Amino acid sequence: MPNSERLTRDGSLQKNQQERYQSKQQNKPQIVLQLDKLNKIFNPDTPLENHVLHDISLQVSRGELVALVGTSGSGKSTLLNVMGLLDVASTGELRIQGQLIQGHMPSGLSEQQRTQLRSEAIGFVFQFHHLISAFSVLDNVLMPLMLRYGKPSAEQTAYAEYLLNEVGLSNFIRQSTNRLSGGQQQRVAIARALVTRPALVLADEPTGNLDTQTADEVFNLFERFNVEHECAIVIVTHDPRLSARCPRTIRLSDGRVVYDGASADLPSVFTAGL
Ligand SMILES: Nc1ncnc2c1ncn2[C@@H]1O[C@H](COP(=O)(O)OP(=O)(O)OP(=O)(O)O)[C@@H](O)[C@H]1O
Repeated sequence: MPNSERLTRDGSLQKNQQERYQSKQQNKPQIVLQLDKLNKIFNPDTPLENHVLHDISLQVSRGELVALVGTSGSGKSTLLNVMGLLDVASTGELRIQGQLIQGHMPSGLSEQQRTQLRSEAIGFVFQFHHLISAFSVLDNVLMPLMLRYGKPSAEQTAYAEYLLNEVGLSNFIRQSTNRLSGGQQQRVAIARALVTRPALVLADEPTGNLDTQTADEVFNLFERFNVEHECAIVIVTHDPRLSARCPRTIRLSDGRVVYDGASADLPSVFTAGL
């Protein structure tokens, strides 16, 4: 753990006040994600060719909370997968923290470099959380670190426990995940997404199979971590109540960005049938 961050006795994390102040003072929007004229064509040059994303250009800065909305089939998951380096765009440029991942460069990133960058910079939360029921709650959260470094350090374990405490699961740390409710499992998935301290968290319908109250509680966690960890979060959601709680909304229609701005200003014609 860096010197500036200390676990307090109650398990919460304190950042050096001066550093917090300085980072607020600098206050420069730090671009975490940048897409320039990005296109995705599935099965190109075949009878099954499907041009799904069209000239997508956008930026997401540190600390932003963004809803990605649009009707079914508009390309949200495809875009999220490209942003998260789970899929490759057909044309256009993609930068993560200023680093050109895809585009015009002498030699593109190798698969290994992409995997490393993905595990360092990006956390994922999916509707179906893909937890491993044979492992404890704590080991599920530690999984991204174990895959990267092998046996987690005491410091990494303490941070995972801190996150589980923050999502209200400190009493479940040693239990198997299959004894948890859907909402609790999604909380584990959120802690797992944050354990590598990613600059960017991508969530694909993370509340999609939760009841309204549980969805609100899970969304509260995204809001809190967005502020406290200053990570950028992009959430795909069909729930207009939740997208309204994100300061910014990007709306796709047939693979094109048709709105990118303040959620409060989203024309009502777009809020119907999210
Ligand atoms: N691997 C693939 N091969 C071919 N076409 C695909 C593939 N993945 C997605 N598509 C197509 O891309 C389009 C966009 O799909 P995508 O899943 O991104 O939409 P979505 O907005 O996330 O939809 P939903 O809200 O229903 O999840 C759809 O027409 C889909 O059939």
